[in-house]
Amino acid sequence: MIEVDIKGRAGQFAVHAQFTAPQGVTSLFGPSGAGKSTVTRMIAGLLKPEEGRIAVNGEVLFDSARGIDVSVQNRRIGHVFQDSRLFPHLSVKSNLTFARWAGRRSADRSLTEVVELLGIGHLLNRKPGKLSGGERQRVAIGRALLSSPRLLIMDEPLASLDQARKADILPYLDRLRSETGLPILYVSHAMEEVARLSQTLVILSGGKTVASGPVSEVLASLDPGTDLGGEETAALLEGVVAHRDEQWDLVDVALDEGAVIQVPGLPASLGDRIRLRIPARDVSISLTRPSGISVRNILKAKVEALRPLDGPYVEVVCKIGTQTLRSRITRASSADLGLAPGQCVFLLIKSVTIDQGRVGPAFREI
Ligand SMILES: Nc1ncnc2c1ncn2[C@@H]1O[C@H](COP(=O)(O)OP(=O)(O)OP(=O)(O)O)[C@@H](O)[C@H]1O
Repeated sequence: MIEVDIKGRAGQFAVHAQFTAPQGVTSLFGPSGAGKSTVTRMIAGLLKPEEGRIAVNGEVLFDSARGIDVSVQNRRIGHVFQDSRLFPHLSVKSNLTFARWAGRRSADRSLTEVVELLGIGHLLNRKPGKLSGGERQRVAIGRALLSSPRLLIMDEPLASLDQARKADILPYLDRLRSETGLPILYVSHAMEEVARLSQTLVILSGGKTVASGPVSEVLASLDPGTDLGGEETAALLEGVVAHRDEQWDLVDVALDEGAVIQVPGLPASLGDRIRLRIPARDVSISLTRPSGISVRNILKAKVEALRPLDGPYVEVVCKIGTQTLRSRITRASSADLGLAPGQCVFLLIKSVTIDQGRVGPAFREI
């Protein structure tokens, strides 16, 4: 559990961050200059807040009212940066073990466990210069884990990697989350990563927390365009793999309300809980159930709200049972259909838009 309620400054820039996050990955998301690094520096003890409180798993790291300000070393926070910051003259193995003796603590996890978790056994004798960007990041994560952190801060850890390297490393981050139980604060610009990995989402804008809570709830409640700094809005749906059609390579994902979404080419097994990210622009609306069209995913839903966007668009927020989907259509279409809150509609999602890049394992509550 991470508890943060701090006010402070970096130069003239004022920060007021306020959020509570349970186990798992908490993403700090916001446009460039929103204050993400400033907040993480305050949590790590590199920059002192003017007032407030920071606690991790009940251990108070900073409390201005009680005069508590734990030193950087004693905060036990592992940091993974965009550039791996490995020692170039040391082997991978020495980079990994250096953290342990530098911290002078017996590690919570053995070198063998960490090497296995991150799949870096074959790299131990190499120098960082002989690794790919993704491999370097996995070693940097291993080094942070071996310092026995109580919290891992990952500051844009995938930002310098190309799409293929990102895809390689994401499964390791899934394992890190599910197998270590370590709270992780994940800073990212990339909504796809955030939606896939996190349990809790904190949106920062102008140094302030504008939204925080379970990731699907925050995504569902966001004001498009403003909170996300122009990032395309999307909804997260969670469901269970209920059927595999080997002939057409399609997987049925059952949502809890009996609705089913078909996903092509998904390497998931029956019973897996997965998360689908569906951008608002990929969802269109019909007043009646259409037939004779190629779109396979047609879901019955109820309009909850209409939110005007900049320009000719409107976002239609819809409910499928308890889950939320968002559709971005033109205001002209909305007027033609006479859309209004409470109305029953059919949402059309093109199967091909739900690709593997948008699918992540659903977070299991611990
Ligand atoms: N030491 C400092 N002195 C003065 N201003 C600072 C300092 N550090 C950060 N700032 C300012 O604070 C604001 C927030 O910066 P910060 O690096 O926290 O944003 P960010 O959300 O992490 O951005 P990015 O995604 O681009 O890394 C910026 O306007 C920045 O110029």
